[in-house]
Amino acid sequence: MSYPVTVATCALNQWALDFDGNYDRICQSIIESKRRGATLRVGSELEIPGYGCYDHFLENDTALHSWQVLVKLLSNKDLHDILIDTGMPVIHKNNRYNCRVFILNGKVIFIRPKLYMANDGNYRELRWFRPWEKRLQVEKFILPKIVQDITNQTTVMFGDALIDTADTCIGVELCEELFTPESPHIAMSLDGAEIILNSSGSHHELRKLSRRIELIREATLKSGGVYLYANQQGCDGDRLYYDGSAMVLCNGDVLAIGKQFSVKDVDVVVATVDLDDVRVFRTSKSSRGIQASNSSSYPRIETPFSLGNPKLQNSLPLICPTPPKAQLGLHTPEQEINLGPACWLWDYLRRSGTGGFFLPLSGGIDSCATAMIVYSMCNLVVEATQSGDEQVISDVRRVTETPESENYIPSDPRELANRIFHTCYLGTSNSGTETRERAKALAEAIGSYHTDLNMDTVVESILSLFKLVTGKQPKYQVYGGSATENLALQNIQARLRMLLSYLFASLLSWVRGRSKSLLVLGSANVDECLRGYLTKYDCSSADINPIGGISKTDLRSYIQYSSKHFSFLCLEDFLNATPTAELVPTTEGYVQSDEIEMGMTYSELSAFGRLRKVGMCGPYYMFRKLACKWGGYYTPAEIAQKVKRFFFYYSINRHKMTTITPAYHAESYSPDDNRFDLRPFLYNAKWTMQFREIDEAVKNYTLTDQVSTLQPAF
Ligand SMILES: Nc1ncnc2c1ncn2[C@@H]1O[C@H](COP(=O)(O)OP(=O)(O)OC[C@H]2O[C@@H]([n+]3cccc(C(=O)O)c3)[C@H](O)[C@@H]2O)[C@@H](O)[C@H]1O
Ligand SMILES: Nc1ncnc2c1ncn2[C@@H]1O[C@H](COP(=O)(O)OP(=O)(O)OP(=O)(O)O)[C@@H](O)[C@H]1O
Ligand SMILES: NC(=O)CC[C@H](N)C(=O)O
Repeated sequence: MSYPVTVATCALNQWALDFDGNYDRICQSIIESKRRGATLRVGSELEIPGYGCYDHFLENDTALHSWQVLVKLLSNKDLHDILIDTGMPVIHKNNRYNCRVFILNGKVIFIRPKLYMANDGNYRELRWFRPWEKRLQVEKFILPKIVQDITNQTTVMFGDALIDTADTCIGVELCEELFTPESPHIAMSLDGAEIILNSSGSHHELRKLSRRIELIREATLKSGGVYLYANQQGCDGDRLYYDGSAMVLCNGDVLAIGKQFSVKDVDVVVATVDLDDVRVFRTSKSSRGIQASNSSSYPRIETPFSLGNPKLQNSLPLICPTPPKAQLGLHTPEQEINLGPACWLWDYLRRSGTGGFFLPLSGGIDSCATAMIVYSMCNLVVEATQSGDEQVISDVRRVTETPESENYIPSDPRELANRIFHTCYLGTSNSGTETRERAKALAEAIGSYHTDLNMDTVVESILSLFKLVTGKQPKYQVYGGSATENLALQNIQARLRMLLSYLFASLLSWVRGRSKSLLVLGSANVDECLRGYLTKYDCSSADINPIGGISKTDLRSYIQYSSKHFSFLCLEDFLNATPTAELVPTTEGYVQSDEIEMGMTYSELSAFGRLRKVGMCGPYYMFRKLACKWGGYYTPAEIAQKVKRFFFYYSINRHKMTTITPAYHAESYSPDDNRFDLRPFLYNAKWTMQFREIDEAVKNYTLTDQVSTLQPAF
């Protein structure tokens, strides 16, 4: 029989290398945990320096400053009487490890290095850390002098062990370790660990949270036990958004879960658990018992501290009869698009020291989605200021350059948008009135500071200069010009938009009597980047892009969702319009259209994108997969042609990904060349051997060369 235990886990908005800010947020979370009765508090992975320090982990400075922060945590008496699990890099025997450091009442009690590193996609932990390979072994670690001086300890145990308190047993499973086939929670649970702590640095991807929950549910359904999941939250200086969702589970049930998206800096999730539930769950399973009696024994770190609270013994039924199952509140992908990039933008804005955003607003879906995300950000910020969040209030005043003395607290998202969000329609003679009107209507709906201009004179003066120097005048194709002339004429307009955007972004605040410049927002989506259907260094070259990791299909669904969610009727017009660049004159016989020009639909592009990156397919395997998937609709020869066309355009345009604007990472098939999808950018676009193999394969498909009218599955 044990006393009820109140545990706390948290999501902290850490910022890489912001040691002072990170310390403050850690302290706040511990004090909040104590206030709510917790005796155990777990924080996110590498929370002291911040998860996203990347190559700064190679600097000794990062380890040194982490120890200095730990010394401050150890010396702070307000943080006593609670077992604290915090995270930092630790160098042991000249190897750097990604560690959990346990502290209690001013002493270090144990250091647990990570066993299995995250090293795929955005993760490169093996570049900075070594995995601890000595399973179920510990060694003595000599504490740095600054720690020895305040704790009067010389050494502490370091390695793969469990912590025995006076009333229970605790084990650590560090982020990626949960995702491995041989997750440590299995051996630890069999050896009696009743509470498993998982500290994560896990970023958002559309549709990903449910995977985490499923894994933890399954872990605790099979092994029983209490599972505390902590995660970082927010943008810590990169394209990633860490999506919080700290949670507590017991025997397969979610007892409590924090917000996935929030502009709050510190989110503490607390639950009171009955360890007897774990004991009953485990002892009632005979097969588990047989495995447990044969399991290997972990070294134990002993502490006389008790987690249980005798005062709760009699009130437990009142506190958690069986603890109430939290509403999971899982978001749809459309809600994730609405909230994730919005929180990321807010962190980026307040941390960059700039005064707002500038967006070239075309009247098309993509820049409309970017605008709606900024509007969603304004809604989140207003919600937080109205609930009295001091941090958000002070950030808003700084960003808007409003003196403290004015006591500005935004109460209307449109009013806030008008202060910080600037949209601009940059028209030419090729622009249609519909796009111009749509841009204006949207700006009105969201309250942005909107400018509408015509830049024909600038385009013409550039062309006059060209004519003066070369004596030649390029013509559009519809007027008899060549494809080369046609492209050059389009690209002048596209690039001038970028130039004007940066000019307005640096001076619009000044025009309005303020001084800070604005961040230029981009709106190139993941599919057009993949196909290279954009002009290098045009408006795709912005400072940051909230939708660069999102597919056109998801963006359309997002606009559909927003039109209902925000009750903006004007968004319907965006959905009904044909996507067009409006870079060439419209004539009776010709209207520029994205999908026709690209030679493929946006849905096809998403399918190619997923198979290329997630399915790890080169041209030949992509053809084979699609021949199965689309076989009933297209002939093998048509599929072959589509695959070859995709790879041709992908490879001739790959160079554009080397300079693409940093975008919010949202999609597992992102082609971002800078961090996520490392590839050559000078290809032989003929793919001779690969395409030959596809052609050979097409011949073998002749017997099944039947098509139906079924829609292909994307
Ligand atoms: N392998 C390589 N490595 C490095 N650079 C390479 C390169 N191959 C070409 N280049 C260079 O890349 C440049 C050509 O690329 P770029 O200037 O982008 O021009 P480009 O890709 O030729 O044309 C832009 C395309 O985007 C389309 N588009 C559609 C809708 C909207 C917009 C818009 O902007 O609003 C644009 C437009 O219709 C056209 O098909 C040249 O300077 C060329 O020298
Ligand atoms: N007339 C315009 N006024 C302002 N910005 C424009 C205009 N045309 C294009 N842009 C900017 O250039 C970007 C790329 O233009 P493009 O025509 O390729 O649009 P897109 O990527 O399909 O996006 P959208 O759906 O917003 O038109 C747009 O997202 C927008 O930011
Ligand atoms: N930091 C980590 O270990 C994270 C890896 C893990 N696969 C995740 O995305 O959550």
